[in-house]
Amino acid sequence: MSMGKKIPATIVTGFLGAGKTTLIRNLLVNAGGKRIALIVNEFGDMGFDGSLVNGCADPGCAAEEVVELTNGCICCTVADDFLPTMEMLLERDNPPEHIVIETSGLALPQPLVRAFSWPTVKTKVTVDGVVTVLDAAALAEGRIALDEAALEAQRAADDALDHESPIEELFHDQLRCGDLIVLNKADLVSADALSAVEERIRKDVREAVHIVACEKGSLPISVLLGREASAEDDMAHRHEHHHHHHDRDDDHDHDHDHDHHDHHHHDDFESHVLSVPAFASLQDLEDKVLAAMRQRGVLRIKGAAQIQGKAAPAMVQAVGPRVEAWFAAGTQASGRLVVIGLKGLDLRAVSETLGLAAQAAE
Ligand SMILES: Nc1nc2c(ncn2[C@@H]2O[C@H](COP(=O)(O)OP(=O)(O)OP(=O)(O)O)[C@@H](O)[C@H]2O)c(=O)[nH]1
Repeated sequence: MSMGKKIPATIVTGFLGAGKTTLIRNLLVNAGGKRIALIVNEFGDMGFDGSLVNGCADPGCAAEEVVELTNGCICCTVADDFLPTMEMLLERDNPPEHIVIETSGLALPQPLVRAFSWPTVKTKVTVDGVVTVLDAAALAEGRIALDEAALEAQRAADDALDHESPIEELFHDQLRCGDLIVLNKADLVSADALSAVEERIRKDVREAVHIVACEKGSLPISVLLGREASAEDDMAHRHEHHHHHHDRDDDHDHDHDHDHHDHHHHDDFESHVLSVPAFASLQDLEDKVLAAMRQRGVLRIKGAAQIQGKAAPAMVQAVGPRVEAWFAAGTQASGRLVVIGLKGLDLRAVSETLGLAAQAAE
């Protein structure tokens, strides 16, 4: 690294299942020899995304190093997990040319951006840009409701939904912090629906922030990296929608986040790792996972499962009404599914739907 030149860091944020991991894999494969370090932060007990990227079979994959933060949400573990990881990367003889950080789909990006003001990091790294990945198909279906009336109707109709549902707040905060907004899954929506989604979110993004549409996170590296936003110096424009759990004057106070370990939005979510028995077929797995997704409070299911009579485990990914399952030859069998959802989700129903005897919460 030449003296004085800070290493750019790109933060990839976005709601559960929006396509962050897919976008990052694409970026790493197309990195053109650039040395990129990847830091992943997974909500839940299972570092699934880390293993997905680690297991990237593509010879073009440029991930120099994948570091997984396992102690939970970045904003709660800035001091004991995130900062030491950054320092470790920076102290290497051959530091990375770019750092990519994937936040958990339930984390606010703002506290992470603020952590870049930490003295040992600030002089060496700058936030090149926050890339906010959105699920265009989910938005087109109004799944993350921006329409107040529809939202109220939905809440009124569903006792399980807390009046203070954190999802929309989280979503607005992720939009507000973005230097580039990616409308992913464009293949699943019509051009008209895509324009309508863009129109709806435009008012929530900062001025001059680009909104781009793509499929499978496939964007040129020149669009994703090198935005030179210096986001850490621009917190005033990235205010959290609901910052009420914090003091108001903490924008320049980097101690703040590492002192606060509670009252973040992700407290309103929970995740469980379930050990599942072998499924009869890929279809059986898909059907059961889809049924589990329909249970109260469930937002995302992913993992690997055994299929009777097959050596290769099946990977499964579920977001909203879409479930994908496929055989992953050469991977270790695991038979574990991560279920993520709103606090108070019906784990018993989920377990039963997946063919398990009701399992204790982890
Ligand atoms: N049809 C379609 N599916 C996509 C696209 N991008 C991603 N997916 C699928 O959406 C699912 C979620 O993608 P991920 O990249 O794991 O999403 P993520 O944002 O990392 O999700 P979390 O792990 O919940 O944080 C996977 O099944 C992907 O294959 C896309 O552009 N089109």
